[in-house]
Amino acid sequence: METEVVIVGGGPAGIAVSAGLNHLSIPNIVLEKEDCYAPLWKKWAYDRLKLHIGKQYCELPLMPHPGSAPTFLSKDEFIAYLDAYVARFGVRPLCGKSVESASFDAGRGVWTVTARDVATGEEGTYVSRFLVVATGENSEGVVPEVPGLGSFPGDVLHSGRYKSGDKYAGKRVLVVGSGNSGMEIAFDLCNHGAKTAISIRGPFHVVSKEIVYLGMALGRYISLQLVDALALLLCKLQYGDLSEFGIVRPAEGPFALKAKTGRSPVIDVGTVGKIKSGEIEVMKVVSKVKGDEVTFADGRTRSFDAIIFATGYKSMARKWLKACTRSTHLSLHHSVTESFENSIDLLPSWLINLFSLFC
Ligand SMILES: NC(=O)C1=CN([C@@H]2O[C@H](COP(=O)(O)OP(=O)(O)OC[C@H]3O[C@@H](n4cnc5c(N)ncnc54)[C@H](OP(=O)(O)O)[C@@H]3O)[C@@H](O)[C@H]2O)C=CC1
Ligand SMILES: O=C(O)C(=O)Cc1c[nH]c2ccccc12
Repeated sequence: METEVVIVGGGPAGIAVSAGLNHLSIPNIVLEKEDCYAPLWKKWAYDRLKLHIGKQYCELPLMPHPGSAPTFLSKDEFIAYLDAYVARFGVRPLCGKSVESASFDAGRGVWTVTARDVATGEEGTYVSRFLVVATGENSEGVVPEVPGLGSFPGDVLHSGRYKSGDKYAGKRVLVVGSGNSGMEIAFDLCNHGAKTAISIRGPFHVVSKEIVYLGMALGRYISLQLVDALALLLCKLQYGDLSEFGIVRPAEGPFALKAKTGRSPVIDVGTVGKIKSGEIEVMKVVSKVKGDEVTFADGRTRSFDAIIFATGYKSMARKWLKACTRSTHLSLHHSVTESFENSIDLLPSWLINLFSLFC
């Protein structure tokens, strides 16, 4: 099948690129390996999920959220927005198409993308002038190697497959990792009556969504250093020093760190209160597992019924994106920017440059 642009990934970014191209009448195909678009939202996100940042920072090009929408959208509200967006811009992702390879023929100036149909196993080929990688950073869960984990008799799952704490009432559950997923899952487990512990490794910032909202608004007018100074002052007033609970802040402020490294601060949904009250126990890094007993770096041990690894994600694009040499990258970058130069207002540069993350 031939088209102008193949977009790999039918999440919000892939949908937004397709909508922008449809708006300009540029033929495109979206390939999504799961059986629906935005599967992280529609199938996998946990039940209590709400967006951490205000609706004005979570909208796709050409379609703002209505004034009547709440500032912090729930998962279902965001899915309803995506459904309306796809309908409005005629985005029709091909679902159940798992991309196996994409290579660029510099001589012909075309990409050849092969995709396996997940239901039938049949291979299809798509040829295009442009390729957009929109598979995100969260395509596969990372579970660290832990000595003895195979001997653990209970449930072991990655946070990406966690839906709710309802089946863990009365159980002893260890959450490994204290990013936004781990901190919120620990809170959810505790609310559902699980005896919850969280394993914390490195330093991280805890902020409230109101502080982030204020910081993002002020960031348009004042420097990041000033925003951080104010945010840290508000955090100190709200949370105090959390080091006695095993939570230590990085040397750099939350907004500077986000801008420099992309790393998000933890936006507290109530977990800190439960850690302070002792309802959630903080543990060090896991050093080994033997049966249901887990040993931590400080030598403490505890028995658990389940372990949830909230240890982050990795992109899988390197597996199928072939021949992405520096020269391919440069010519691709050149042709994409050239092609989109008239639509730069419609498609923000972060979308156009998605692919450069992988090259
Ligand atoms: N409502 C929302 O908007 C939500 C947004 N998100 C976002 O989704 C993205 C993914 O978040 P998340 O799933 O939390 O992943 P992250 O990559 O953000 O966090 C992974 C966490 O796992 C820790 N970790 C990794 N390996 C180990 C280990 N061996 N032992 C102990 N800890 C370990 C890391 O610690 P260390 O810091 O030491 O590396 C880090 O705290 C982020 O951008 C996040 O902000 C997530 C949930 C909700
Ligand atoms: O909740 C997340 O995962 C975020 O990354 C939210 C976020 C986006 N931009 C920010 C800037 C400062 C602090 C949080 C965020």
